Amino acid sequence: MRCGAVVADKRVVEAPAERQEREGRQEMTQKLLLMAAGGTGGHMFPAQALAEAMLRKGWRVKLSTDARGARYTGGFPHSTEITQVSSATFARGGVLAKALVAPRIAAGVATMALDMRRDRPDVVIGFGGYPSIPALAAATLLGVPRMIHEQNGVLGRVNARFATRVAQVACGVWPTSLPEGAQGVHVGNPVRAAVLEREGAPYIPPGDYPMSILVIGGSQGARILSDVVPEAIAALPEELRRHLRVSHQARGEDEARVTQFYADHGIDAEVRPFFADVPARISEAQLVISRSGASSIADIAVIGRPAILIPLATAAGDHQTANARGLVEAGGAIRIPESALDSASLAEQIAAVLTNAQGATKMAHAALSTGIPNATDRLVALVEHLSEEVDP
Ligand SMILES: CC(=O)N[C@H]1[C@@H](OP(=O)(O)OP(=O)(O)OC[C@H]2O[C@@H](n3ccc(=O)[nH]c3=O)[C@H](O)[C@@H]2O)O[C@H](CO)[C@@H](O)[C@@H]1O
Repeated sequence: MRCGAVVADKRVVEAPAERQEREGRQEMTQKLLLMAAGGTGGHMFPAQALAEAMLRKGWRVKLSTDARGARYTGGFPHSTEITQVSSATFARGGVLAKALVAPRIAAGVATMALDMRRDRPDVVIGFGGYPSIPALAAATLLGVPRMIHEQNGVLGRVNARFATRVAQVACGVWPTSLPEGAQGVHVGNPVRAAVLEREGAPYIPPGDYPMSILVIGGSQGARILSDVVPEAIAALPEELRRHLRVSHQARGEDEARVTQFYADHGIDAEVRPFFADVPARISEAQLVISRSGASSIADIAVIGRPAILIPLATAAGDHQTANARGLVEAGGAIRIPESALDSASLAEQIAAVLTNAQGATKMAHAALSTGIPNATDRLVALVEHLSEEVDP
């Protein structure tokens, strides 16, 4: 107690200048990670997982993003220092917007370069999206150790541009097609704590009892799944259908008609625009029907459930097909290209999984064998290693 009192007294009498010097010394010994990520959940969620882990390790963490990306920062730990940077893309907008792209990026690079001179980050990591351009470009100019994390099996536009200018490309899925000279390392895609809690949860094979089907279409939902899946389920033989309980994520505008369809066909279904408890629903499912966005694939694999995957045909570089490859080749999932998707053939595939308990169990195990529950730890190890290479 006495000791505590002395320390407390000392804090009270510490002069502002002394405190500033002490805090300055602390900041100098504390390593700094600068993360750069663009405006979608797909880029921001892995960045959030890394931020949480690096803060736990005692690092300072900064995130550079733009106004669109800032909408996804609500879940980041409070001690993440978030800055908005000027950037732009040639991929959108009219002539005037395109004319402003170069000056906007240049302004962002100049700001980041000044910040980096002041802050001296130990490592810069980009997660993709055009708001990550300024930080990666400034780090390249100043020779700051840098790497990228690519969530998909095909590099996004920004990551492709920087892949050979960074020490490492940490890949969410494997194989990822990389340009010659790029150093790829398979780390996996970080998953949420609620997913990790259900890692390898025992699979209850399909049988003559209530069974669950989960239908998910990425963070926004997918119209095609609302058009085809309810009809496919309605087309199943009655002895199978009567055991089913469906959780169906539908886009807001489709929610009412999908709910009505299931009700009209006497199918027990819960339809919502987003299931916050999706890890529990994956765990309870005998079958998951899903798009093959990077995080959905990672979640299904870490928990280990049979899946029917319908990759988004318009995804850049067909990356959703590449994302599905590992799970499909291992035997954990069936892939149906959008062009071949209709309710009759989907009904056949659903019935094939749900009437073969042994086959479904094999699929669940195969899916689990591709899961990477420690993806965040692997990413942390790469960041630490990169910082030690230049600062032994
Ligand atoms: C339409 C589009 O461009 N999608 C891209 C976007 O994915 P998008 O963010 O749409 O999809 P992902 O599959 O990567 O992530 C969705 C996440 O939301 C969860 N979930 C889903 C439904 C639900 O009701 N509740 C819930 O929690 C999933 O389990 C998963 O964890 O970025 C990904 C990573 O760059 C890409 O692979 C995708 O191609």
